[in-house]
Amino acid sequence: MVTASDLNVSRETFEKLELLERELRRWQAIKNLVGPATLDQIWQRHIVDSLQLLDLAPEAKTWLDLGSGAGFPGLVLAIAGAERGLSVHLVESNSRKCAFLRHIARLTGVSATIREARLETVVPDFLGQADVVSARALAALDQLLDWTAPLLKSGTIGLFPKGRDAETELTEARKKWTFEAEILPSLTDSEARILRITSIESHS
Ligand SMILES: C[S@@+](CC[C@H](N)C(=O)[O-])C[C@H]1O[C@@H](n2cnc3c(N)ncnc32)[C@H](O)[C@@H]1O
Repeated sequence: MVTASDLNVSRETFEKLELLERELRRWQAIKNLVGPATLDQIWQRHIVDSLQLLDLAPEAKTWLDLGSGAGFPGLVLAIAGAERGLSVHLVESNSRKCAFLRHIARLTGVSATIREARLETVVPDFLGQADVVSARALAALDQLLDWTAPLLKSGTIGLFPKGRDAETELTEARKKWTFEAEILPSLTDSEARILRITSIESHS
């Protein structure tokens, strides 16, 4: 069983993450919010996997999470980052998932802004505003860069969790973009990687 000290979070934060887990199980039965195969490992596959991003941008104050789904990583970061004043903006086009995000934000009282919209319409609002942009399981890296390049060019850090295809996605994205990428290990999956992208320029 996972404990607050395993995760290095306060008791209060841990209780909010437990609430997220409980409500996700309850909603999943009727709303099918996450892949059913991941339900056995909600902590490992979703909560801890999301939480690890927080330490990769410890100075961030404003965080934009795209395609947040049932709140991974954005809602977990809003819960865990609340004590240090982190403000998280979650963008999700699916109304069922947005209803769940609003429900958890209300129950936990965390500072999360939920935008029910297509990310293409929201990203421009964050030019010069977001310290970090994240997206998990949303699209391949070259597509993520197409969407977020204006932010990354203006100093936002991109944090993109990736599976075992991270290197292939990097190679593909480098055909169009020049950028700096740190390839970081994932704490929850030895084959997964987290890409930390900065300093992007288009070739053309
Ligand atoms: C595979 S899910 C991943 C959800 C979550 N990030 C996770 O890792 O569990 C992708 C999510 O992105 C949302 N999405 C896809 N395209 C989008 C777009 N253009 N704008 C906003 N949300 C989008 C989908 O509705 C879906 O919830």
